Amino acid sequence: ATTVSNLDGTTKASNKTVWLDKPVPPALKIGMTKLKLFLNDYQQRPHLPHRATMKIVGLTGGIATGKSSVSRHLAASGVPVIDCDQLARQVVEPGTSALRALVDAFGPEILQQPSGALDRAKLGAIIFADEAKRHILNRITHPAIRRAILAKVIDYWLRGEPLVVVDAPLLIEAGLHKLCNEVVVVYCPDDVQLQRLMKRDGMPQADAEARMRAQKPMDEKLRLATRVLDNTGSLQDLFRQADALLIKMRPPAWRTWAWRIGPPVVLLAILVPVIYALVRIVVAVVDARGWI
Ligand SMILES: CC(C)(COP(=O)(O)OP(=O)(O)OC[C@H]1O[C@@H](n2cnc3c(N)ncnc32)[C@H](O)[C@@H]1O)[C@@H](O)C(=O)NCCC(=O)NCCS
Ligand SMILES: Nc1ncnc2c1ncn2[C@@H]1O[C@H](COP(=O)(O)OP(=O)(O)OP(=O)(O)O)[C@@H](O)[C@H]1O
Repeated sequence: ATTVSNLDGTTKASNKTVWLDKPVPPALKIGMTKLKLFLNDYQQRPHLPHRATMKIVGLTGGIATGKSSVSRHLAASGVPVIDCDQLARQVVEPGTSALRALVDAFGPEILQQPSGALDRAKLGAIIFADEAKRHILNRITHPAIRRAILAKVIDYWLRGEPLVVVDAPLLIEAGLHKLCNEVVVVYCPDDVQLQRLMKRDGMPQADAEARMRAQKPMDEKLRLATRVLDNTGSLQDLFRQADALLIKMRPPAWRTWAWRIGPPVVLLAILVPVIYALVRIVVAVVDARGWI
């Protein structure tokens, strides 16, 4: 059982871990699942926007500005989250073509022995110290990560999710922001970011600064943001902003009802005249032939 935090601050136990890494349902069940979610979800998760099309929300920021803290909080509120750092790990697991390409580019010394798994610390030390090598790494891994993100987005869309959050540190650097309906940037000042990064990863200042320099400056990300979460203060303050944002992203009630009532009304508006015309034709034929 998991604990689900509601937006009003209460929590409730739930037996369903429904959002992350749920196995894909068989094709025949997909339609029924979509219909059920469409009819029931509004009552169960009123904080989520309801749309016939799914809203894609990109969540980004600088390294250690607080993206994962936000996405963990949103996931606990029932929001589906795609964690790109996790996908980035999956695409270079032993046996993948991306890992083979990395070994070709950087040599077998980036592998741990005897497991053959990627030595992340070793590769990190190489690519955060050298921009050209970082570009090589990005060229190898980013297409695979993009494909994995797309597969997840389609999966959530098939399940009838109204919204999905793509937590991606390099959302803007990789051009993924263009696919998003909203770009949410988690911001904090550079000095706060540096302190949090050094503390979290137990990293010397020079290494932490190199990692920060490896990403686009915060100013540039803020310019492309459609929403900003200011994480200068406490985590509680950050979570309050995230909750408020979720409510803001919910479309007005009239749109929800328009999507519910609209399709049956349109269907009826098409079917009634068609059935009426068919009946008139049948009656005319019966009359003409003198069958009755
Ligand atoms: C270089 C690697 C092996 C270092 O692994 P490590 O476990 O030390 O770090 P981790 O993957 O947890 O990343 C931590 C943070 O570093 C930053 N970061 C990671 N890769 C990059 C990169 N290529 N350029 C700039 N910043 C990066 C991100 O902010 C990320 O959240 C790893 O980060 C990697 O494979 N990066 C390439 C894939 C990628 O671009 N990932 C970002 C997700 S889209
Ligand atoms: N408001 C805050 N107050 C204190 N510590 C915080 C706050 N926000 C985040 N942190 C801490 O800062 C560190 C970085 O936060 P987090 O891991 O959420 O960042 P991130 O943006 O996901 O990082 P990355 O880019 O490496 O994935 C963590 O140790 C987290 O607990």
